[in-house]
Amino acid sequence: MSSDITRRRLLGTVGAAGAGGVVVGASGGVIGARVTQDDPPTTLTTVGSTTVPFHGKHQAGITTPLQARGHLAAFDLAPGANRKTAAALLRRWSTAAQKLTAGEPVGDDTGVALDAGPSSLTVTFGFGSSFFDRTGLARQRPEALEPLPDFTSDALDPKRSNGDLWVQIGADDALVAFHALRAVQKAAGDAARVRWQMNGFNRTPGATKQPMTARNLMGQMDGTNNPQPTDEDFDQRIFVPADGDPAWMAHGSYAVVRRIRMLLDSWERLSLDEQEKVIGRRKSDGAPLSGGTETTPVDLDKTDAAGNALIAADAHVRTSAPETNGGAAMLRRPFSFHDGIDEDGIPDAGLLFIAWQADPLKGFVPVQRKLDRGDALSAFIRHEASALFAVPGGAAKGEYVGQRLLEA
Ligand SMILES: C=CC1=C(C)c2cc3[nH]c(cc4nc(cc5[nH]c(cc1n2)c(C)c5CCC(=O)O)C(CCC(=O)O)=C4C)c(C)c3C=C
Ligand SMILES: [Fe+2]
Repeated sequence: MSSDITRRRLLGTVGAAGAGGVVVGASGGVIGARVTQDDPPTTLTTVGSTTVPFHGKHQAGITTPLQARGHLAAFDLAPGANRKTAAALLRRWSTAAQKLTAGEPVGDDTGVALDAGPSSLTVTFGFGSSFFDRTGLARQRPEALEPLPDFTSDALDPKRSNGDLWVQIGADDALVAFHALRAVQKAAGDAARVRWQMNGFNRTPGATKQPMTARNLMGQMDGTNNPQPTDEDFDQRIFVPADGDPAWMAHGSYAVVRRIRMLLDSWERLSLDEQEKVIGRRKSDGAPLSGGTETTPVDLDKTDAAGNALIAADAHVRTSAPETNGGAAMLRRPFSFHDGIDEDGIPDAGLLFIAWQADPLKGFVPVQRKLDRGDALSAFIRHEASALFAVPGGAAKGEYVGQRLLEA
């Protein structure tokens, strides 16, 4: 990534189409895939031509700026599949992902994205706990992949939870994202079947003149106080170290995925003051209720003249803050979802919450335990699905994702 990328654009924000240099090839040039040499070339904007490299130390889709569209898919290996079939599958998926993210067609291409360019496509792969038993690799299963504990507020649907394998797709063009999802599904062949699939979205890049923190479907700016890659301890918090255990997870990360339904009818009945008190930040600009602007550090000790805390005891930013959780931190990189409207007229909408960390027992788990014990936001959300995946480091050129596990 080039150095002119801003902190805000890097994480949790979607910026103007001209936020060039974010990723390789964002020159506005012609990188469109074409059916034949005779077809006229497609001229792409920066949004369409931007590529995020597939190869690298870490997989793409973790610190990549939020994309406008996202698809999450969990796969279960077919009965009888083994390590060899899994290795072949990851090789096929990596080959497809490398081509797609470069804006090239894959074999048996559906043509859906022919004139859209790569559009910052990322395809990220992870392994669920059950993968290791199915492939005879139980001894290689990371300790950090222990199933998440039960939380009292969980209302989880097992059919939409967990899975042997996970694929996260993000792109700034809906057709590009769908095209990649279909290509991944087709490349699975007989080796694996979709267990669950979820679709999400964020604001479209270029919709605002300046990069802004994305809003969620409750209307709040969400992502402000994320760890930043420029933080001294960012890598330590988010990525498994080079000499981490197990060795195949070097430079990898763990993704906690939760489908969190927002109870929008109840939420929207609150006054603006009440909504802001639940979070501890102003809705309009994300500024903490302790004062300042969006980027001013939250002052959890600040009181009004009567001695009342400006950030309530159960405000979400207090209960989730590293300071009140022994330093526990995670990188939140969500997509919003909307899956229609229920019979009672209430939208089935919320957050595909994705949290990245070097160790979920030091990131998500302690924070969610705390939220479970008394977070003001809990009355307005419901955790409906959950999964945890080990996401290995990025593949070097000529390598496929997970090769260090599957060919150890
Ligand atoms: C277990 C972790 C968390 C869950 C689950 C979670 C759900 C959730 N959060 C919001 C909205 C906001 N969250 C904000 C901050 C914030 N949230 C978490 C963790 C979880 N959130 C953390 C660690 C933080 C940062 C705390 C801090 O250090 O200040 C905010 C404020 C803006 C921001 O910093 O991003 C909002 C808004 C929703 C809607 C939601 C479930 C649907
Ligand atoms: Fe939160």
